[in-house]
Amino acid sequence: MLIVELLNLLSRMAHSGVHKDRGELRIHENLDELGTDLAEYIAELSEASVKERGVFAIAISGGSLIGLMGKLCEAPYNKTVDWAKWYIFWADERVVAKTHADSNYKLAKDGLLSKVPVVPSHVNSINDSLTAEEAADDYEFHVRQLVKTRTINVSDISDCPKFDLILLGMGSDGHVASLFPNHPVLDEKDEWVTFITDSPKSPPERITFTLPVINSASNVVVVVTGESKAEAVHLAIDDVGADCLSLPARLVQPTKGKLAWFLDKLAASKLDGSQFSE
Ligand SMILES: O=C(O)[C@H](O)[C@@H](O)[C@H](O)[C@H](O)COP(=O)(O)O
Repeated sequence: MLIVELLNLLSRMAHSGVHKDRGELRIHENLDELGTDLAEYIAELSEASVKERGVFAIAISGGSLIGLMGKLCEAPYNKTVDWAKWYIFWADERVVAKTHADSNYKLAKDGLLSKVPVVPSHVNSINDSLTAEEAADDYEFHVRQLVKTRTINVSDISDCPKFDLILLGMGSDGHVASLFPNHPVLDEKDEWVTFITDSPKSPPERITFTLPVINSASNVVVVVTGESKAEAVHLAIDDVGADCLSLPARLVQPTKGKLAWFLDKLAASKLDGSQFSE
């Protein structure tokens, strides 16, 4: 690595550290730097997974996350990532047609997947001709088939899928995927994929990975930007007492895998810095 690149990297990472029990914090000056670091992080996980398992099983969400992954479509990653080995899944999806502006599949396809040489048959989107309940069952069945063949790895301690990477955004209410605060699906222990019809964020019908699946992943990355989410970031990461223990983002706690938070400095502005070390 050139000295200049190394210095740039060090200055970008200057505010990062490891929280005593909430994973790695990577705090960035601005969205451009966050995007650069995120692309590099994903590319490295992809390379390690392809080397170890021959494939990279990645689940993504919707929202601003997809735009922040944009640098993966640019040099060097568009040419260096082994796109043919990627198997893409959705941690959550809105129950709308794939052509609808609200579709997480459409968002990812337009913003990312159509710009890199992924294999169309490796793009595991949700069946948009079914009801929410049917779509959740259908997606879980599909994931089960791919766990059987180990395209998706399996947890060492349960029968849960062990995705190589699950990428999540977070709402200002602390929701992740389509797991919203105080919703009964937060208690789901058996299903891998479930559905809701009362999402507080539009559209109301969604399907989502459950917490056992998210927490069985090898790597979980939560990407959060903007001042409006600073309070939720504080509640999700800092030691704030029992009240916040049920905040969905706080319930993201991989059992054996690695958790990393990619934040911009606005989202990180209410964090209690004393709880992590550089
Ligand atoms: O389908 C969805 O709505 C998402 O998967 C959802 O979990 C999203 O990631 C967060 O709401 C953050 O979205 P923003 O980054 O756009 O705020």
